[in-house]
Amino acid sequence: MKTVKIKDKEFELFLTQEVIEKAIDDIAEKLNKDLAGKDPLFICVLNGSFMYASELMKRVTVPSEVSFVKMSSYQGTSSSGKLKEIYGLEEDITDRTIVIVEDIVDTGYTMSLMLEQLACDSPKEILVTTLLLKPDALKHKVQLDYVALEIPSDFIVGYGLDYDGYGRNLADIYKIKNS
Ligand SMILES: O=P(O)(O)OC[C@H]1O[C@H](OP(=O)(O)OP(=O)(O)O)[C@H](O)[C@@H]1O
Ligand code: HPA
Repeated sequence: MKTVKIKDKEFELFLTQEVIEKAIDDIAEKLNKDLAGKDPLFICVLNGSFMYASELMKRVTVPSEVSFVKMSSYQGTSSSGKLKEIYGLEEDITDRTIVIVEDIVDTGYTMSLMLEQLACDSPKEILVTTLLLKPDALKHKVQLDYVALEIPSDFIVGYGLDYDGYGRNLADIYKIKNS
């Protein structure tokens, strides 16, 4: 079994690039059908989504705009933990069809905040695509329209996802060993 070491942790091969990109083909096919004539704006969430966004957008054939945002933590007064806010959105999304592009929905916290914050700007509709979903880790109710792959709750790296900043450039996805 192919393994990689990143900092102090060992990871083993979990999803090959071939499997991932076959799943992306299927999502793109659905989006191309569903978004025809809708002039969508794709909003890709950095950093993790860069590889999924790139492969997905190469397959999207409907006329569309692509933009990138970051969900950055900020210091809040709430005791409920990290708060996150959208940074970098320059387009006016009023009355637009929006497609959020994420690499992973894990607890669902980031996506729930993103949906809540974008809804304040009165888009026509918001659709969500994520490359990966950990269904057993979900703690927040989120709307997910196009999920490429469902995976167990193990920590993973590669294809945009990092461990402590590293591993995003791996072309396959690896899961942590002995978890
Ligand atoms: O469902 P959740 O539990 O909220 O986890 C999912 C979020 O975690 C990762 O982002 P992260 O904040 O690590 O930033 P990154 O994209 O820069 O790696 C990932 O890209 C999602 O945005
Ligand atoms: N790996 C890397 N980043 C993540 C994960 C994961 O499993 N879940 C949420 N962000």
